[in-house]
Amino acid sequence: MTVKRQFINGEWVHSNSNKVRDIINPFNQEVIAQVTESDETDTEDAISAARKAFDLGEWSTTPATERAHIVNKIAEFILRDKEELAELESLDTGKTVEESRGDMDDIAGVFRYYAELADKDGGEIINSPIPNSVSKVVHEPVGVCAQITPWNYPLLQASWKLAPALATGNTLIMKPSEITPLTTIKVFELMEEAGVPKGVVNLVLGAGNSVGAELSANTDVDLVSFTGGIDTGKKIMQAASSNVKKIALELGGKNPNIIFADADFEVAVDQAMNAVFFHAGQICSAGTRVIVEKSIHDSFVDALSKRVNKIKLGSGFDKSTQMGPMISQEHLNKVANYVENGIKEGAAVVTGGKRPEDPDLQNGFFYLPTILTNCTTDMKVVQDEGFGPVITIETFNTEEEAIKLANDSIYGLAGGVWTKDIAKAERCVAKMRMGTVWINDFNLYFPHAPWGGFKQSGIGRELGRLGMEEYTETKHIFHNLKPESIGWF
Ligand SMILES: NC(=O)c1ccc[n+]([C@@H]2O[C@H](COP(=O)([O-])OP(=O)(O)OC[C@H]3O[C@@H](n4cnc5c(N)ncnc54)[C@H](O)[C@@H]3O)[C@@H](O)[C@H]2O)c1
Ligand SMILES: C[N+](C)(C)CC=O
Repeated sequence: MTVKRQFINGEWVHSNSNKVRDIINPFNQEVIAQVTESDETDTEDAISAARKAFDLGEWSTTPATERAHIVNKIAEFILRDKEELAELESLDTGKTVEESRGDMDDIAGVFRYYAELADKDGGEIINSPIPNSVSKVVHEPVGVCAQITPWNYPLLQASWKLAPALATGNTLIMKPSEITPLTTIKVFELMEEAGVPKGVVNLVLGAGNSVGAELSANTDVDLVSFTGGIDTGKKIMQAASSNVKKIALELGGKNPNIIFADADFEVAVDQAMNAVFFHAGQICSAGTRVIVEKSIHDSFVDALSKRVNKIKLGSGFDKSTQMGPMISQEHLNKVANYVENGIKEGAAVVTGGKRPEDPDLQNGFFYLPTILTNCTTDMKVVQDEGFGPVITIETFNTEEEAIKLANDSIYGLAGGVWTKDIAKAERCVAKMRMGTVWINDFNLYFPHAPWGGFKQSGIGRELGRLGMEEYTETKHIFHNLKPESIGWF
C-alpha cells in the first residue's frame, strides 16, 4: 500500500519520523489506506512554509479576479472527480455514497460561492469629518491560518475553511482529523493542479495533541479556525493566547426540535427522524432533543418508533442502506455508555438502546437508532452531546415552557420549531438562543447563509459573507491631503 504523504511548501513529503498511521473503514475495520504521521517538527516546517509564502506576498497581491479563477477551478475539479471523492468519503466515514455525493455538490458550491465573492469587496470610502482628507476602509488577509477539522464531515468542513481563506489571499496549514484524512489529501492534489502557488496551502496529517496543539500555539500562526468538540475548542482557545491569534471555533450542539400539536404531523415525524438519524446522528446540528407538546406525545412516539424500526443499517456502498456505522470503536463505546447512563437516570428505551444483532454488521461500529422517552431537562442524556443516533423526548404544555426547555443548554448551535401557526413560530424563534433556527424544517444549510453557534457552540461564523470576513483584517487608511504643523509643542 502506498503511504499517502503530507504537502509542505509545494512538495508531497513523508513525515520526519517516517511513522505511518492505518486508516480504518468503520463498516468492517479493514485498513483502507496508510498515511504518514506528522508531528510537531513537520508542523513547524509547514508553518514556516506558509509564513514565508505569506510574507513574500505573491498570493495576497495576486489580483482577486485571478484568485477567484483558481478557486473556481478547484470547484470544477471537485465535480470532475466527484465519484472518486464521494467513494473515498464513504470508505473513510461509513456514510452512504449517496450522502457523500450530496456533500461533494455542496463542497463544490462552497468553492464557487467564495470564488464569486473574491473580487467584490473594493473597500469603502468613509465620509471623513476632517477637511482635506481621504478616509477609507480596506480588508486585507489575516496572514497564516491554521485550520483544524473533525471526522464527521471531513471535506465539507475543510471546504468551509479553505475556500474563504484562499479567496481572501491568506496562506494556510490544514490538519484534517487523523481518522478521516483521505478526501482532504485528494483536494490538496486538486488545489495543486488548479495552480495554487507553492507554500500557500500546506497539509499536515497527525494527531490533535501533537500537530493540532502546535498549530494552535505556534506564534507564527495568525489565525486558528477549528471545528470539533467543545473540550478541544477550550484547549485551542488557551493555546491561541500565546500570540493572541484570532480564533474561529465551530463546536458542538445539543439541538432542540420543538414540535407543537398543530404541526403537520407526518412531515414533523419524518423530519424529526431525518434530523437525528442522518449520518447516524454524527452531526453537530442533529435535532437530538425532541420537545413535543404533551397532547400528541403518545401518537408522535408511536409514529416515530414505527418508522425508526424500519431504518436499514449497512454498508454505505449498498444502495438500500439508510444509516451507516459510528466512526470508531471508541465512539461506539461512548454512545453506548451515554445511553446506558441515560437509562440509569430514568429514561425509557422505546426502541434501540443497543448494538444490532444482524451478523453482517458485527465487524462494523454499528449502534441501533434509539428513542428515549421519560426524559427531563436535568438529565445528562438530555444535556450532553452524545453525537450518535439517539433521540431524547421531553414534553411541554405551553409555548413558554417549550422555549425554556429549548434554551436550557450550554450549547446554542441550532434548533427547529414545527407549527402551522406563523405568529407562534416567529415568537418562538425570536427567543431561541441559537445560531441557526429552522421553522418547519431541520438541518438545512447553504453557502450563502452564515453558520455558527451562540453560547458554548462557538465563536465566529463560517459560510456567507461573515465566513469570509473571518479571514480578513480591517484597515482604516487616513490620508491628509494638506499636511500642516500642529504647533502644540
Ligand atoms: N459547529 C459545527 O459546525 C461542527 C461541525 C462538525 C462537527 N462539530 C463538532 O465536532 C465534534 C466531533 O468531532 P471530533 O470528535 O473530530 O472532535 P475533536 O475535537 O475530537 O477533534 C477535532 C479536530 O481537533 C483535533 N484536535 C484534538 N485535540 C487537539 C488539540 N489539543 N489541539 C488542537 N487540535 C486538536 C483533532 O485531531 C481533530 O482534527 C462534535 O462535538 C461536533 O459537534 C461541529
Ligand atoms: C455543519 N454540518 C451540519 C455540515 C455538519 C455538522 O456536523
